[in-house]
Amino acid sequence: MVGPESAAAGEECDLSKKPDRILIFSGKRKSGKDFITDELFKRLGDDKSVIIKLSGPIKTHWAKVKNLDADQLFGDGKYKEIYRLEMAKWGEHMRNKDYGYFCRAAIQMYNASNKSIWIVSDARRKSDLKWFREYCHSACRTIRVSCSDETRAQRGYVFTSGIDDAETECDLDDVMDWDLEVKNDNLNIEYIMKKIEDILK
Ligand SMILES: Nc1ncnc2c1ncn2[C@@H]1O[C@H](COP(=O)(O)OP(=O)(O)OP(=O)(O)O)[C@@H](O)[C@H]1O
Repeated sequence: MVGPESAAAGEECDLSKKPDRILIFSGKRKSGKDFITDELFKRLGDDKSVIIKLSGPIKTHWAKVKNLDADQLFGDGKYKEIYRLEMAKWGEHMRNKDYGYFCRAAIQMYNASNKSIWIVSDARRKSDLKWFREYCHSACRTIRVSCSDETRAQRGYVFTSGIDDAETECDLDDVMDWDLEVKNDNLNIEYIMKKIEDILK
């Protein structure tokens, strides 16, 4: 066993009221998923939208059990990199038992049930897409964020064996049917927002 055996599992997650849209973002480390989803959330507002981080329940639970700084685990600094491998392994272990585990736990954690637009900021596996599609296929739109290796390096990315060649980083590499693909190399955030707004309609 690589970590704490159980987490708040989302058993009490209310799935009765479905959202109008579920925007599911994925992309490699440092491609800018958080940057883009934060910007989108600012524009849509918290009346109708919510950011759902599938890694949220993992980080919260890990912080509690291992007495770590939760804010830094959620940040974009180096701190989370120290624990990324361990957290990813534990996440795999839990997902293998139940592929919807972190989807439900995150919906509950972010009180998403009463929001009409869900912004899922960090899908990593085909099973994440599968779970949301099984839940409400017609609402789902998938967005792949990418940028050059050079840009990622400028943002602090360093290839790490065991992470960047693992399933959590690579499982979605061969998916071709994204509803939208965005290149996030430069500061063309207005253009990116416009494209996302188009698929929200
Ligand atoms: N379009 C952009 N303009 C300016 N800075 C950006 C842009 N996109 C991303 N960044 C910056 O690059 C860094 C990495 O971005 P971000 O944390 O959003 O990546 P991520 O894909 O969520 O990474 P991880 O998978 O490691 O969480 C952050 O410091 C962010 O502010």
